[in-house]
Amino acid sequence: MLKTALTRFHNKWKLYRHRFVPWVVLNLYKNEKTLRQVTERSKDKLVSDEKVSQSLLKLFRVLLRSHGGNHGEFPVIQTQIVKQIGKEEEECKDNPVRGHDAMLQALGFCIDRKPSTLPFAGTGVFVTKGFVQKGATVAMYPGTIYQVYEPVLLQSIRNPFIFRCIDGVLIDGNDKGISKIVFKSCSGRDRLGPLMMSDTSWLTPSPQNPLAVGQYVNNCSNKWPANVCYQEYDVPDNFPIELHQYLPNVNYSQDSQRPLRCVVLVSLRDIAAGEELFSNYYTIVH
Ligand SMILES: C[S@@+](CC[C@H](N)C(=O)[O-])C[C@H]1O[C@@H](n2cnc3c(N)ncnc32)[C@H](O)[C@@H]1O
Repeated sequence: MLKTALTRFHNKWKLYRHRFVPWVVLNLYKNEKTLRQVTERSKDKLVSDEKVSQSLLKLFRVLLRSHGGNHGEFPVIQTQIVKQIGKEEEECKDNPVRGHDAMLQALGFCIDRKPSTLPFAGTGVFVTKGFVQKGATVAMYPGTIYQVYEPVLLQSIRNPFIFRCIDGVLIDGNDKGISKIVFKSCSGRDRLGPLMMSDTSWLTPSPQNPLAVGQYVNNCSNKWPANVCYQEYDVPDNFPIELHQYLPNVNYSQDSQRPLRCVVLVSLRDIAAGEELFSNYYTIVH
């Protein structure tokens, strides 16, 4: 009988994706009504990768302009960037924008971390200004990317920020302790001269890419249904090199042959200012 129960649990467990271990294990049966179900892996994407790219590029370009295309001691790249941005760069010098202003300007809304509306749920993420339209890229899940075969045991101990992608790739979005050290070390390792290939500022209270707070989005409940969902996004080869500095993800392994994995949170409906974002920590793939 025990064997049958274990087999049933194992079969059900195999269907779950996007798992935050160990919280999900303890809460597996509490929010059955809010489970997200998809019929095929490919159908898990709510919007196309192109649409996600467009949103990220729009925001990152505004951020780059607001930082004055400043890459310190790398004048060649700086010159190229200034050329590429051209006239817009000139306009921006008169009207510099930072972080949240950039988000409002590029995407039409702002998000930020605040104490959750749910009791005992710690910090949550809220829309603080503007309006989020259905299908928008609302946040990014930052962290170190571990392929299925890479060891994550030490980093995962008592770590509620380990996110599991549909294909088993793990993202460690913890901004403290060993996870923080690992991210910074991998990010420093991957820089191209003075040009950063990832953003470490999500580890601080004020990330320069304000979307990079998706690891603080709480799980929905029966009372508060999900208004955002996770979606994998592999950074395309043609993603402008000077904009990689705003990507809040880095590969654990230097010689990973796969494109950089990011995870974005996409809105399931229109979301107004003042609302907290809730995702579904469980996705069932049939
Ligand atoms: C990925 S973290 C989310 C950020 C977290 N709220 C914090 O302040 O660190 C996941 C953890 O958030 C908490 N959490 C998420 N959704 C919750 C909910 N609906 N009710 C209570 N706690 C929740 C649980 O402690 C869970 O382990």
